[in-house]
Amino acid sequence: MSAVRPLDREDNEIEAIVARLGRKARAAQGHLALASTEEKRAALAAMAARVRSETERILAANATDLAAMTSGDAMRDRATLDAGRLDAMAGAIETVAALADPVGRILAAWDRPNGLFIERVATPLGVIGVIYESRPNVTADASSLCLMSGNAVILRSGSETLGTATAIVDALRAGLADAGMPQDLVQLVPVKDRAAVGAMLAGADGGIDVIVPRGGRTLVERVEAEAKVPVFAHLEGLCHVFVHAEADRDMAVAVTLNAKMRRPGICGAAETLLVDAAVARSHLPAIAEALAAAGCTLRGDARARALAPMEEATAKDFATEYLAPILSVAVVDGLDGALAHIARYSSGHTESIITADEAAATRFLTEVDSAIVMHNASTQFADGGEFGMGAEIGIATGRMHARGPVGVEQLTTFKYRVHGKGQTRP
Ligand SMILES: NC(=O)C1=CN([C@@H]2O[C@H](COP(=O)(O)OP(=O)(O)OC[C@H]3O[C@@H](n4cnc5c(N)ncnc54)[C@H](OP(=O)(O)O)[C@@H]3O)[C@@H](O)[C@H]2O)C=CC1
Ligand SMILES: N[C@@H](CCC(=O)OP(=O)(O)O)C(=O)O
Repeated sequence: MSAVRPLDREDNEIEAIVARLGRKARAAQGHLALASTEEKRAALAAMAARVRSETERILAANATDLAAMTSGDAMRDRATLDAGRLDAMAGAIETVAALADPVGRILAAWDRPNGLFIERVATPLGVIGVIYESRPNVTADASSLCLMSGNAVILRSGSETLGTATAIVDALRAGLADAGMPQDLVQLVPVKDRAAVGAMLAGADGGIDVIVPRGGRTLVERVEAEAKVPVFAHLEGLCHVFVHAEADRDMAVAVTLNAKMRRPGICGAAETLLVDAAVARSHLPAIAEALAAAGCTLRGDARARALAPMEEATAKDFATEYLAPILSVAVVDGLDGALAHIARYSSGHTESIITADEAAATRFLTEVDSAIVMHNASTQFADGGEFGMGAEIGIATGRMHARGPVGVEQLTTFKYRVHGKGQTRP
């Protein structure tokens, strides 16, 4: 039996809505592909200005969304806007405007013996569909990154903040109009029905070139079953911190605390702590105490529970992305034990080793097959802004085309320009 339910009349209406967005995006993107860097920067400046001037309206829409929201604290926090967060959102658009234009970069160039000159040149991807969680800043971040990289965007916001996303998109489109750019470079799916996600995954009747899904398990399953266009998967972050036998104890405490508790609800938050049996007795009690004092619930295996107070962890815990102040803890036998645990449970997002042993770090960085591998650093650095990339659409957890933080460069593809003087092939 198919996991995909058959289309009914309403689905067909939603498919038609999404197809219409695709057609309008395609037309607008043709215009943007020819725009100069200065025109794109002017458009982004106007979009940021409109976000600032529409603060009251956007915050009112956000208050309405929040009043109707039933989710827990972490989800509420990331859905919440205030004047400071909105100003930061506008600032992020300005940061993107100041980035080097990724379109037209010469990625490689060479001469052939027959006199042909060949260049590989960065070009936009086209129309990008972004399906994302109820996190309002993604609306502006994705729009500005897509614009700077010459792409049109179709946004499908998390349903709990559709009102906020609508107000932000209205401001962004007003900014585009102020700058004389087509408003349809930024469009929002106007309905909450998840049938729209299905229509986007199917390519919006040829109107979408690439899909960026940001989300967790249920979205993953749907993407895997239904995507018909290329996908830059930005999926769950089941991130690990491994405290190796040569880890400095204070560093292990500070990094683990930050990796879990700085913002427990983001995809780069650590969900599992692995402690080498060689230092578990000396390091784990201190780490556990610091986490507990910060309000974190620990769930450990038998060896961890023998060393510090914590609840019992089941196998399910080690496969769970809590997105909350809860951390799974296991004591493992050396680097090999950590590598085996990570290979089994990781979602391929971000993992970190704490150690003073360079050889162990090198092995970890080489053998862990995740988008981001770290040495002596908090997993919460998994972020395009923190990487110096200006902003990010998110952290790509798949392997194709883009991996890790996705910024303007990752939102381009390339073509070859071949310059001849009348050569013919023998
Ligand atoms: N790698 C990365 O960069 C990022 C990853 N994430 C991950 O996102 C997750 C947390 O966000 P959360 O809000 O729970 O994510 P969800 O997966 O629940 O929601 C994300 C988006 O997907 C939609 N969606 C979810 N399931 C389906 C489905 N079956 N069919 C159609 N649409 C669907 C949601 O719509 P609706 O509103 O209707 O539920 C929403 O728009 C975590 O796993 C986190 O790690 C988050 C941000 C960045
Ligand atoms: N990379 C971003 C977080 C992205 C993310 O996880 O978003 P979300 O899961 O919606 O809170 C950051 O570090 O702020």
